[in-house]
Amino acid sequence: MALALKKLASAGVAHQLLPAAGALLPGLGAAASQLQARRTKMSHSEATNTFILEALEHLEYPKRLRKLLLTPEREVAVELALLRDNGEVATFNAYRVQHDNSRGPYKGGLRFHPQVDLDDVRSLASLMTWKTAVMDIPFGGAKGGVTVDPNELSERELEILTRKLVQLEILTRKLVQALRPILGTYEDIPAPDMNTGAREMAWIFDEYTKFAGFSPGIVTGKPVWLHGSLGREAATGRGTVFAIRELLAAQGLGEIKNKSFVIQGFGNVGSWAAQILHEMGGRVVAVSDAFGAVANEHGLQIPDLRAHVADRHSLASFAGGVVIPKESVLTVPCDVLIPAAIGGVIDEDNARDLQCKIVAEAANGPTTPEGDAILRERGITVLPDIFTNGGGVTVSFFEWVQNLQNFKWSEDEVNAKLDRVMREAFEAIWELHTEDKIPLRTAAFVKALQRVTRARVHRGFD
Ligand SMILES: NC(=O)C1=CN([C@@H]2O[C@H](COP(=O)(O)OP(=O)(O)OC[C@H]3O[C@@H](n4cnc5c(N)ncnc54)[C@H](O)[C@@H]3O)[C@@H](O)[C@H]2O)C=CC1
Ligand SMILES: O=C(O)CCC(=O)C(=O)O
Repeated sequence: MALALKKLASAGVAHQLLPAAGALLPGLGAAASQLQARRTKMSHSEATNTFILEALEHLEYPKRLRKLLLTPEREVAVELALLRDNGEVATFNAYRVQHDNSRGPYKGGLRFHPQVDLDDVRSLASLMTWKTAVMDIPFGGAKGGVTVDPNELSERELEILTRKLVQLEILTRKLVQALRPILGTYEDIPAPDMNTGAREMAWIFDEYTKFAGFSPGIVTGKPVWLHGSLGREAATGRGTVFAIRELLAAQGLGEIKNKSFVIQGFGNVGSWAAQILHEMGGRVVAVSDAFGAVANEHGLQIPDLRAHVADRHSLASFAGGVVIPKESVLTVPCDVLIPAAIGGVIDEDNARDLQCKIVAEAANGPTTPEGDAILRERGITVLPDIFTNGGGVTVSFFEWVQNLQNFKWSEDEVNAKLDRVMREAFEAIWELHTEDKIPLRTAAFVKALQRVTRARVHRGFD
C-alpha cells in the first residue's frame, strides 16, 4: 500500500488526493468480500467491479472518486429494426457504453453476440478504460454490442444492421447531447470484437464518412487496403504471445519453445495466438471453438488447422488430432491455458480442475472473482486480460495514428512497436506485483487506476 501511494505522490497527484485520506473508502474490503460471498452468480459488471474494489484497497483514494471509477459516463441503448430477407421485421437491442475518457477518446470494440446485454457491455467498457491505461496509450474506454447471432443473418442483412447501428448511435447521441455525436475520430472510436472484423469496420467507416466526410480514424481494425494497419488483425494474438513470453522470462521458466498450450476459442484472437506460438516452437496441444474441440499431445499443425477452418470445415473434423468434448478443453494438461472466447468460463465450478501453470487471459473477463481466488490459492499465475489482450487496442492506436497522419507503417515496424509497449506494460505491473506482493491482476488494476485518476484529477471536475 505504501509503495502504491508513494508512486501516486511522485506522479504529482497525491497532494490532491491525500487530504481526504481521512475519508478512506470505508467498507471497500467488506463490499468486495460481500460480493465474493454471494451465493448467486455475479453479473459481469459486478465481477469487474470486484477486481477494481480489490485494487482500490491498495490505494488510499477518497470516497468521492469511487463512484466515478466504478460507473460508466454514458450508456446508450437503441433498438435496431431490420427487414429480413423473408419480408418479416426483426428487432435487435444494441448498446454503446462509454466508461471513461480521462486519458483520451473513448475506445473499444463492437461485439455481435446472442448473449450481449447492457451489463455485459458495461463491464467490457470498464475493462477498456483499465486496459488502455495499463498499456499507457492515450485512450479511454468504451464498448458496444448488438444482441444478435450473426450466423442467423445473411451477409446482406448483416451489413444493413451495422449501418443502422452507426446511424442510430449518432442519432441517439445527438438527441442526448444536443448536436454532439458520441462517435468521432477524437470522441469514440469503435473496433472489432467477437463476431466483428475488418468487414464490419469497413461498413462503419463508409457509413460514418457519409455524415462527417472522409474519416478513416473513426474506426480501427479496418481492412489494410482501406486505411487499416498492417499487423492489426494478428495484434491481439501476437500481444498475448508477447505477454506470455515476458512472464515466462520473469518467472525463470524459459522460453515459449517446447512449452505446451491449450486455447479455448479459435477466432481472430485464438487462431492468431496459436499460429504465432506454433511459429515460435510452442506445442498447441488442444483448441476448441463454440462447436467442438480437437487435441494432439504432440502439438497440432496449426497452419493446417487454420486452413481447414478457413475452408469452412468444422474445427473438430480436423484429421490431425482427436476429438475431445469442448467443455473439457480447459482441463487438458498444459503449461499455459489461453481462454480466447467468451467471459466467465473459469469459475468456482472448474478452477480446481485446471491443469496448467499459467492462465493467459486473451478473452475479456474469462475468470470470475471466485475462480480467480481458487487459482491464486492453487498457485496458478494469471496474466490478466487488461494486459494480456492489450495488443489489439495498442495496434488500433497505431492504426489511428497512421490514419491521422495519412501514413503507412511497415508490418515489422508495427510489430516492433507492439513488442515495446507490451514489454513496458509488463515491467510496470511486474514491479508492483513483486514489490507490493500483490497478484498480477491487482497490480494491473492498481497501475491503471493510478493513471486514470491522475489524468482525471489533473483535468479537474468542472
Ligand atoms: N478481436 C480483438 O482484437 C480482441 C478481442 N478480445 C477478446 O478476445 C475474445 C475473442 O474475440 P475474437 O477472437 O475477436 O472473437 P471471434 O468472434 O473472432 O472468435 C471467437 C471464438 O470463440 C469461439 N467461442 C464462442 N463461444 C465459445 C464457447 N462457449 N466455447 C468455446 N469457444 C467459443 C468461437 O467459436 C470463435 O472460435 C473475446 O473475449 C474478445 O472480447 C480482446 C481484445 C481484442
Ligand atoms: O482495438 C480496439 O480498439 C479495442 C479492442 C477491444 O475491444 C478490446 O481490447 O477488448
